[in-house]
Order: sequence, then structure tokens, then C-alpha cells
Amino acid sequence: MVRYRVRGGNPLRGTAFIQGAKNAVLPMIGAALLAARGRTVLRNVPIIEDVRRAVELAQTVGATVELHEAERTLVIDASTLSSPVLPAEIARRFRGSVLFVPALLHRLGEAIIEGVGGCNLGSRNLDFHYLGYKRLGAIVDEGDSVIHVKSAGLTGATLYLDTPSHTGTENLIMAAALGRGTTVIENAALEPEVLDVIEMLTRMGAKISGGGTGFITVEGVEELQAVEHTVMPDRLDAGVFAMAAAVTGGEVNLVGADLDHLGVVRYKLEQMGVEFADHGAVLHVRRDRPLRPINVITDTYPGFATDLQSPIMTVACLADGASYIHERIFDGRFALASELNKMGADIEVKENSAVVRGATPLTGTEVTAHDLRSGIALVLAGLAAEGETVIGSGYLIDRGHSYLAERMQALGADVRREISAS
Ligand SMILES: CC(=O)N[C@H]1[C@@H](OP(=O)(O)OP(=O)(O)OC[C@H]2O[C@@H](n3ccc(=O)[nH]c3=O)[C@H](O)[C@@H]2O)O[C@H](CO)[C@@H](O)[C@@H]1O
Ligand SMILES: C=C(OP(=O)(O)O)C(=O)O
Repeated sequence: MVRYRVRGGNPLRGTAFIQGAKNAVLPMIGAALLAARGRTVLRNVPIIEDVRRAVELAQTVGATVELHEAERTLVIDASTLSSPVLPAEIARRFRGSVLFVPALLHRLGEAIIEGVGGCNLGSRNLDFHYLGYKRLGAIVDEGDSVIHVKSAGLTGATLYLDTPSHTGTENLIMAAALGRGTTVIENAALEPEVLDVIEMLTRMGAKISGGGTGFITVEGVEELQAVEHTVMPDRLDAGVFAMAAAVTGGEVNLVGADLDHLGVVRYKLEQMGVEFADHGAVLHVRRDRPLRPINVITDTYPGFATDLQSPIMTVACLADGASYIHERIFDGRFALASELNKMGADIEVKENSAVVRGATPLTGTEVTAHDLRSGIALVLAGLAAEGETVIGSGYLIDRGHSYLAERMQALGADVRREISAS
């Protein structure tokens, strides 16, 4: 059992290094398995639990994978791919397992999915993925607990996503990349991570156009090469560290953070009183005035990222006045509210909206992370609270943030990670 212990009160000051993006590296590991020859090298890999699970899963399906933690580098040789089974005990522990399906289909003719994990955020359907594979010519058997996808070769088609699914777009691009003929994906996701994956696939030899327009065309090719690629910075990690400065009234330099990727998150934080200054590849963030309340409506990119909805809820607790937060992507992403209320917050949730009445002083206590982002939001609450906040289950935080305690400590925060038997 991993727990985080946070003692609040220190304004954060100093320099933090922003990790590589979780939601880019996972599809890239899936993409690396498409190459039948050679070794793929991924750099700026975040050392997080989801990457460790992806490495285990890639090894289980037969790839040779080395994770060089100190160098933040993954080396993947997928020439030995041998098993189409994504076993439940690994695949259920992270969402990225779903991104292995296109490679197994192309390389082995089938994928047997015993489970898919990820944050518990309400319904997380995969119908666009399976409908897409079927439109490309695959046979999909959806059993009660196991899904079997088979194909003797995919053929291009026009696909339409009802909503621009992030992993759905990545999976259908990968499925089309080695298919026969042309595939068009309408209403495709625009997230920067999707564009980074397209950049890697293009370097591998895929023919993809229209990335970032919502209308993607893929011309199938015969084979893809192993390449070297540097994972983009994690805009969610950057957003969290910016908010850590915001909740403590601190001043931090974020190395590698890309202000453009923060998009509307930046504008919302500015409205709250946070200042940003872009110094090339280093982003300066500070907050030296009272926080103002905010309205946030989450949306697909370039809207406000749902993954930063929980962290900004913590910031809103410290703002003078009522903030309004409306969640549009997931139907179960407010488990954080009752945990923050235990710490003294005043948050009322009605269906997919929350009203946060601030400013309420927060007091440390034992709280529970229900998912990755509610976990990191509780760390932020702990930084601003009086006394000690103890957050379990820390594994969920470790799924997406690398060396969190060390990076927070470098900014003067009192954050410790502990492992205990229970
Ligand atoms: C590993 C990864 O990249 N995870 C990210 C990805 O998750 P993920 O790719 O799972 O999220 P999606 O964009 O697919 O899902 C968004 C919404 O669309 C619905 N939907 C999705 C697919 C589908 O086939 N049918 C369907 O109805 C889902 O139920 C959900 O309500 O995007 C989410 C939304 O930005 C982020 O919170 C996650 O961090
Ligand atoms: C929802 C998230 O991740 P996943 O899709 O991997 O569960 C997240 O990163 O907040």
C-alpha cells in the first residue's frame, strides 16, 4: 500500500522538471509493436506505474523491452511478438492496454482482450474502437469478459466517431496505417498527444494527413520501421505543478512545460490570479494575490482538459467566492468532492456539476484517492492545508506522476511517499 504524507504551509519555490506525457508514451509503446523488424527507442519516458505495466504487457505478448529508468529511455524490439492475449491481471491495471490491439491484429491476426483498466470515472465505453475495427473488416466477438478481435488483413473505410475519443482516434489510425487502401476518420481527437503519436507513426513510414483538423486520412502502407522518438512533455503534469504554485502562493520554474499545450487551463488560472511568463522552454508561474473564483466546463482539446478538473477543484476551494465546475467528458468524475469536504471544503455536487464555495481553510486528515487525478488534487489540497494530510491509495498517483515526492521536495514542499504492509 502506497501512501503520500503531505504537510502544508510552504509556498513552493524553485525549479521542477516536467515529465514526458503518459498519454503519449502509452500509444507510442503500442505503435512500437507495429514494427516487425529493428528496435524502437523512446526518450523522455515518464517513470510511472502505467509505463511499468505497459512494459510488462509488451513482454507478455513477446516483445523484448528494456526500460532504462535513469536515462528515461525505452528500447523495444517487437520482432519476437508471439502471443495475442492481453491477460486480465496486467491489462486491467491501466487504460493503455487497449492501445496494443492494432499491433496484435496486424502482426498476429488477432487480439484477445481479457480486460482494460484505467481510472474509474463512470462509463468508459470502447464501442468506437470495436465498430471501427469492424468497418475495417475485422471480426469482433464481444463475450462477457473477453473480447476477441480477428482479421486476415484490414481494408480502408470511412469511420466516424460520435465524440472525438482520444485512444479511439489513436487506435483507428494505427489500425488503418498497415491496412489496404485509404481510411478517413471523421471527428478525430485533436489532443497534442494524438499529434505526437502521428508524428512518430509518420517517422515510422505511415502516411497520415489531417492531424489536428478533426478529419484524418490514412493511406495504408506495407510495413512500418522502428524509429527513435522523444515523447512530448506532459501538459497535465505541468498543469499540476502550476497549480501547486497557485495553492501555496509560490513561484516556480517548470522546465520543459509547453504553455501552448495548457491552452484554456492557462487562461482559467490567469483569471484566478495566477501569472505565467514563457521563457523559451522554461515556464515561470507565480501567484502573489488572493485567488478569484472560476467557472470551468471540461471539453475535448482545445477545451479545458477533464484530467485537470480535479486539480482545479482544489484551487477553487481557496478562491474567495463560488466557483462552478461542469464535467462534460465523464459521468463519474466527482469522487474528489467528498474527500475535499472532509478537509473542510464546501463543495456541492449535482449530477455533472459542482459548486465550490470558498475560501475555506483546509485541514489535513486521512483521505482517499479514487483515481489518479483526484489523488494528485488531494496532494495539492495537502500543500495548502494546516497539519498533515495522508493520501491512499498512492498507487493511483504513481500511475501518472513520476518521482512526485522528490520533485515536490525540490520546491520546498513537505511531501513523502511511504510504503506499508496494509
Ligand atoms: C490513456 C489515455 O490517453 N487516457 C486519456 C484518454 O482516455 P480515453 O481515450 O479512454 O477517453 P475517450 O476520449 O475515449 O473517452 C471520452 C468519452 O467518450 C466516451 N467514449 C469513448 C470511446 C468509445 O468508444 N465510446 C465512448 O462512448 C467515453 O465513455 C468517455 O465518456 O482521454 C481522456 C479524455 O481526454 C483522458 O481523461 C484520459 O487521460
Ligand atoms: C483518466 C486518466 O487516465 P487513464 O485513461 O489512463 O485511466 C487520467 O490520466 O486522468
